[in-house]
Amino acid sequence: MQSHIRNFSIIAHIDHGKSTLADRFIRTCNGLTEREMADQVLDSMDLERERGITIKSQAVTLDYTAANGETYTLNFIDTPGHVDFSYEVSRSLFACEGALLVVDASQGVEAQSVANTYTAIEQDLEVLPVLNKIDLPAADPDRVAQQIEDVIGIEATDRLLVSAKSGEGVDDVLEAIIRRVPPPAGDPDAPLQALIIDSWFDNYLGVVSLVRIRNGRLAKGDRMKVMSTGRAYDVDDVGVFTPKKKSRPALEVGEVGYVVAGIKNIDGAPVGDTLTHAYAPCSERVPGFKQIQPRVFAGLFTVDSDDYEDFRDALAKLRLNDSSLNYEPETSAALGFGFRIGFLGMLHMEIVQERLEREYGLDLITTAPTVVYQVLTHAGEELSISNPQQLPPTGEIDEIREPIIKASILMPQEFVGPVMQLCMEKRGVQKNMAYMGNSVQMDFEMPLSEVVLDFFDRLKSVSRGFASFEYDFARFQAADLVRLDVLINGDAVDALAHIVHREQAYDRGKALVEKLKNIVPRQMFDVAIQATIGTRIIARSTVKAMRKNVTAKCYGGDVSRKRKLLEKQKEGKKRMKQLGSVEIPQEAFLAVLSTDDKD
Ligand SMILES: Nc1nc2c(ncn2[C@@H]2O[C@H](COP(=O)(O)OP(=O)(O)OP(=O)(O)O)[C@@H](O)[C@H]2O)c(=O)[nH]1
Repeated sequence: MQSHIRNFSIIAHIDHGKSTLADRFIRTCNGLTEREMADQVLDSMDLERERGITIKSQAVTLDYTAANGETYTLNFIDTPGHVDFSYEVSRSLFACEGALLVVDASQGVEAQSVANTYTAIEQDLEVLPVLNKIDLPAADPDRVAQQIEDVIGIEATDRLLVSAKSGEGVDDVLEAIIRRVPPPAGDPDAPLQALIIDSWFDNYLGVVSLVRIRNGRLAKGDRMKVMSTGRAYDVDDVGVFTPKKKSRPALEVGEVGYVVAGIKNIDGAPVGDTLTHAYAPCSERVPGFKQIQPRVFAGLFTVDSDDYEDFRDALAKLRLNDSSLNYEPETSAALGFGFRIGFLGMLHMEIVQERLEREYGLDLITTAPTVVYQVLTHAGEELSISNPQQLPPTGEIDEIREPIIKASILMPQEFVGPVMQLCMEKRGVQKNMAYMGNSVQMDFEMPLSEVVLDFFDRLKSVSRGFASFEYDFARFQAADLVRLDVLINGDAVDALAHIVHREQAYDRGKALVEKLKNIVPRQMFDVAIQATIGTRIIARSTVKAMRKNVTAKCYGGDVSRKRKLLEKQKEGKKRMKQLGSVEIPQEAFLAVLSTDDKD
């Protein structure tokens, strides 16, 4: 019954206890027996479990018998907390009427929660502040509630206090959801209008889509139509996750559940699209949420060129489950055949690389990530460059524009100085600063390329982990940018080229050459490493030739150490790439990332 449905999401910063609270809800509503309750059912992928982060949003449908004796259907949609995946948060919120803002009562509000709460408020959701981990001695719910009011600006007087770990206060949260989150609107008799919240590929079923029914109903056996493509499919199955998959005859208005319709390709059911009936369609799509653009690109190559075909197959399979993944073939003189892959951010890149290696057994070399540049040529052409190799000769370039982000950093007062200094160093322009209690929010505009470098790590280190960071793409803006090339024994290594600001080129070039000098192993001959801009050499250093048989001397008597060393070498070999006569380890290709590390 529509009046007894509550759709809600949980907004929380990483580690503030969202998954633990979700598990509690499932336990309380008896969605699963204790034994079936694997440690953390919601984080289903192995990789997620290991990293302790939630990558994909998932929905769970629970029956809850409230204190008033009536039974309600609770649909809650889990969301990831990391900035790379904030688009998944906004699309999860799209399907809800309410959101729990879960804040660790011993930590306080973080930038990501602020941003996501604003998204929820913009979408007219009822936001319920929940203070978690009240069992911890360091918990200070009053201070954190005050902070929620100061920093986010929402009323926190009727905050909920819980310990997801012990279960204390969890019932109160469920009751508050029933009382304060409105039931879904929508007309059960109108033509079907359903929003696709997520789609993924299942080896047996094909594409499975998670949908929210806005109007009408969707039943097994219906003929449905995907509105953007106009293609029609027979609905094989609909149902909900409890969190076990449970088939139902139909999904009714206001409900959230899955649809299987024999769609073989993930592009056949794009996230954000609208489903309707083929014979009695609705007139318009559910107004969509923002389409996401990959912002970070890197070249990935197999260590062994024989693995190229496997690599291509693996990427195709991975994309079935990750429609945000973009790739196209790339050829590098240094690394051979590979792919240029577009990612949502650095974390996304790491996860994709790790899945390719772990699930598909590939050995990969990744080049330093780069952002997309707009290049205006004298001929009046506007090019989109996601690979430094594609940059036209300097003489042809009128203007290079780089992506600028709006960044918002939240931190305790004492870190304002070092954080500001870091942002300046990263070519940031301060836009705003607001004091809220003991917290300070600073808004900066900054080139995305600087964030791609090592901004997260540096921010963490200068603020001892207390600063949190959130960003949004703002615009492209012209800047004085040049390509920095690296030559090894006179040969340009295309995979090491990158685009930098002219003012930083000299320092970066010098630091990079020094770093490479320590990474490139000694050979039987001198290896010259040079950094150049155009034809001008800006830095150089030399890896001296090896004297004969150094290892034999060092490890003469100790057999076990020698064996270890050999094993290590074998391990290292896997990640080496032969460049002309010089072997270069994987590390070298990422050296570009951290050349300005001064901490
Ligand atoms: N003491 C205490 N620890 C808690 C409580 N709730 C969660 N934790 C712990 O906090 C850590 C993070 O909890 P998760 O539920 O995984 O956090 P999350 O917000 O889901 O994290 P992501 O999935 O990465 O976004 C875990 O080690 C939990 O055991 C609580 O109420 N009290």
